[in-house]
Amino acid sequence: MGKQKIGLLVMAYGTPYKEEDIERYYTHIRHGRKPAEDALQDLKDRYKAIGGISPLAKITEQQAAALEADLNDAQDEYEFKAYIGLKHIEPFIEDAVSEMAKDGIKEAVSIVLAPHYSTFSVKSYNTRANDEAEKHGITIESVESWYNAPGFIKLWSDRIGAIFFEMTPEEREKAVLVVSAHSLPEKILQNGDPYPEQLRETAELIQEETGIKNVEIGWQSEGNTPDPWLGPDVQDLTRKLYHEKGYRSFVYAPVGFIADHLEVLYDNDYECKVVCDELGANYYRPEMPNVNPQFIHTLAGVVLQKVKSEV
Ligand SMILES: CC1=C(CCC(=O)O)c2cc3nc(cc4[nH]c(cc5[nH]c(cc1n2)c(C)c5CCC(=O)O)c(CCC(=O)O)c4C)C(CCC(=O)O)=C3C
Ligand SMILES: [Fe+2]
Repeated sequence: MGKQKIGLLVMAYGTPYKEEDIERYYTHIRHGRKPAEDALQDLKDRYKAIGGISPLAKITEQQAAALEADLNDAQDEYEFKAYIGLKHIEPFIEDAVSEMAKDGIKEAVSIVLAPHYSTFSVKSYNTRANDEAEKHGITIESVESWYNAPGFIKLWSDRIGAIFFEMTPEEREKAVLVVSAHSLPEKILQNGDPYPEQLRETAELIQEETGIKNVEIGWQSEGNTPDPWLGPDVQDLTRKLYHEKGYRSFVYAPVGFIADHLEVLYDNDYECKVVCDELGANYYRPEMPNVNPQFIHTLAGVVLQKVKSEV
């Protein structure tokens, strides 16, 4: 008997491929409303500051390919075929699902390349995937979150631990770990969204694994809208911790993301660094998971567990 063919839908936010894509990408994020000229210019400038365009597109492709390979190496019951489906640029989530249909796929498993569940992120990805899948008679089993997968916690803990280990005892005493994720509008809390709780749990698991004494939770990259967003913002938090708790070294762990991209390379490595420089504090940020083989293997384990729980 041949192996059972399973579609592996790998969903992610998406990023412009080249400078000319920035406007239509931003327009899509804004639900079809064109951004104002200054907001567009501001976004272009941020991409320019990280080297012209984001490395994210390539990393997402590498992650999806590595995940497919790891899954196919790990077992011989199923044959996985990866399809990338993006939220805000082609190949859109719907494109990926209709590609699967063309390839004759009937069963699929999906994972979002973001660790924490929220109605704004994972739920919206899954809804779009399932709406399209229904049209083609495809069933999708969806991984909803994987922030507590032991391999994920271990990867961050090892990298964070290595930074603290390198410090002198005097520096370590006044060092703090700032664990963060992308902020979301506060209104998510009204419907009991698990997102903030999942971030808190991620921070606790990392603290248990590393034994680091000073750990704080922050939010970053909040959008430019009038409604209130989850806080404290990591930059404000940095100032507050410096003044109120006397911390002098800041280790930022943006665990809500898994790749080098604008939010990390600009919002952490530039904006948080500016605050640290201004205060005369030390800035550190561990490497992102990207295509680290143990990280990919961790994701493969999560996917496989989902597939097996359904048979
Ligand atoms: C929860 C969340 C994640 C993590 C989960 C996930 O990965 O899904 C995430 C990731 C990302 N967000 C990204 C880029 C952007 N997000 C924006 C705007 C927004 N993000 C939001 C939420 C999230 N975003 C929200 C609520 C908005 C406001 C507009 C709206 O209500 O929808 C804007 C507009 C300009 C600005 O506001 O800065 C940009 C350019 C990139 C790609 C970076 C690159 O290209 O390197 C990535 C990985
Ligand atoms: Fe975003």
